[in-house]
Amino acid sequence: MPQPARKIRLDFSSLLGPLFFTWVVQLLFPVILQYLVYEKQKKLKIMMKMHGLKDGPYWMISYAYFFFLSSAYMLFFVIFGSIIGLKFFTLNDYGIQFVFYFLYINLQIALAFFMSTSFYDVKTATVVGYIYVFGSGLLGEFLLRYFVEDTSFPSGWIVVMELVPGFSLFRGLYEFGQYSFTGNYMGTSGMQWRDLSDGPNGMKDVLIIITVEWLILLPVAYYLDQVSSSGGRIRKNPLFFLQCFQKKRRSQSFRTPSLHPDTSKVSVEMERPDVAQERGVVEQLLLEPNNSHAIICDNLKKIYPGRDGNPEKFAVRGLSLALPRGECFGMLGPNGAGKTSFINMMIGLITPTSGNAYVQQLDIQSDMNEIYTSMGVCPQHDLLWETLTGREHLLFYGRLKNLKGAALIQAVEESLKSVNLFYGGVGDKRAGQYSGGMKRRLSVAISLIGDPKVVYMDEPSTGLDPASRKNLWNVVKQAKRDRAIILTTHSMEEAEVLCDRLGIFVDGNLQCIGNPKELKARYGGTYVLTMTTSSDEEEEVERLVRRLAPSANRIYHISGTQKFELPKQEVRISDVFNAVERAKSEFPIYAWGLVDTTLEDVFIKVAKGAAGSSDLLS
Ligand SMILES: Nc1ncnc2c1ncn2[C@@H]1O[C@H](COP(=O)(O)OP(=O)(O)OP(=O)(O)O)[C@@H](O)[C@H]1O
Repeated sequence: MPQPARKIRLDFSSLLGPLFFTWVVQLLFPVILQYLVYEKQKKLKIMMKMHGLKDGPYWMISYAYFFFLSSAYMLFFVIFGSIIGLKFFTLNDYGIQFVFYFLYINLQIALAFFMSTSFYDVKTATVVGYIYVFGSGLLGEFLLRYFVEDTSFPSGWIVVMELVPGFSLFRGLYEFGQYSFTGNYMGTSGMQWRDLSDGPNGMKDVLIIITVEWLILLPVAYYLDQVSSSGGRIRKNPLFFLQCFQKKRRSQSFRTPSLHPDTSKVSVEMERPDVAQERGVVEQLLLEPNNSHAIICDNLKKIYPGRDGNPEKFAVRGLSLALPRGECFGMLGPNGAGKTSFINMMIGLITPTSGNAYVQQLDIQSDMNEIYTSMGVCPQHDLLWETLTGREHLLFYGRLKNLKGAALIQAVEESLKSVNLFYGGVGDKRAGQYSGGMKRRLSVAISLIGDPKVVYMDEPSTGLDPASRKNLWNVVKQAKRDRAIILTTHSMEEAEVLCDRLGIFVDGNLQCIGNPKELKARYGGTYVLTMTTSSDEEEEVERLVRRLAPSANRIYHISGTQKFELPKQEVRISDVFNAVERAKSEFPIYAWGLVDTTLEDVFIKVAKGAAGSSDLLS
């Protein structure tokens, strides 16, 4: 009997859905991966950590953010598909769709965290992320689908394939597509809860696999993140989780003198009295701790292992230093002296090879998380988000330091004003648009926000114009009143203006320590007389100088210009002036000058002396 004509109902979403939707759902994966690796590559993660953000909250905040983003994306995906009437969405039970997408986005976030532990470069991570998205979709369509539809293929192998998250997503979407296609064709509904027990329906297996994988992958990713050193911070012991069960022990004194025998191969050198005295202060403070000192370094050493046939490098050779509150300590030293290595140990970026340090009586090797809550860092290279404004940076770091509400707003405004980023709306521009100097000033402001008790500044004024540098000095001078600051610099002027005490480092050794005046008196002890005459009068000038100071030392002479060091105990400034005035009537003097020893002279003297016969400063 002839049948009445029937309209063929073909729903393309059900046919093409699995491949197309696998790509659409996974598109957020490379975005999340890129975000995570970006924070690691730019060292923003460690910067946040150094300002008090612990690993747990960092993971929770990041996870919650990605979950919110993914949920909004998936909600839009399902609602939009339903509104335009795609049977793929409208015929299948919304409850199953909700559970499936909910579980999958969680697995996807966990997978991104997991994969981010093995990348340190954003570009590589992004490329791998997109290859994974498109590859898993295509392989799902042309391989997994083929096996699923081949009834002779062992189902156990299909489950194994579905362990790849992209395949489990494909399989789930494939099942939705099958049910909606049949439902549409037959005029019935798509997948319902009761259908999960259907033999060929792989959705139940997929839901179990996704749940189990999510619950395993997330803690594994956290573990790998803790034990890997990528991101530039110290890697934890593989058994770090066992430490939670160990009771923290705090003794009355930090240590007894014999607990840390010096076993390194560094040869014993005669220590200068000032350095030996500082070591004595440290010994005393370790035995009888008190609150007066914010930082105590106890024979801190850093040796980098030899690589590519190069010998090991002694970057810091047993530094003992005690820093009271309210002091700004300046570290001077030629390039490669070990200043940054010392700061990196103090801020938890690298582990000391031996020795230890205590910040606010907390151990840098075991209590770094607590130390971070009262520490500020201005690193050698600016660690900023290109897309955040200066104000947003300060708001963020201020919140990390527990500032809230009006106090936070006020601190941020004051901070922006203090580093000259307030007026003209500069603070509301993105950091990516800042000049080098503006970035540097923002880094200094970040290091000081939230009243940290200990601040490390690694060459804070690098790249600043003279006016900005003076302004920055005022900021640091204000800041040092109630906190300890360690500052490295190559500017002697800066060191002299800002630092209460200075230490000159050469080749990992502290060569001298004291306030700038003391150092000049101790290592200078001379006036420098410069005089320019004609070349014929050079001997005459030398005779004049020898009459003034018999043990004067000629340090420089070229075509009539000569420079002499005159020991302070042998001359009086007035005698020099009188002698030069008399000499002017005997032979022409084109120019002359008498200056006290500068810090620069001290620096060069100490560094040259320490370098000895090596060619460090030749
Ligand atoms: N990761 C590393 N591996 C091996 N050697 C290193 C490493 N980092 C630094 N060094 C070496 O340790 C020494 C001290 O370096 P460091 O960066 O601490 O010096 P610095 O005083 O801060 O120098 P600058 O003034 O140029 O910043 C240098 O000889 C350097 O080459």
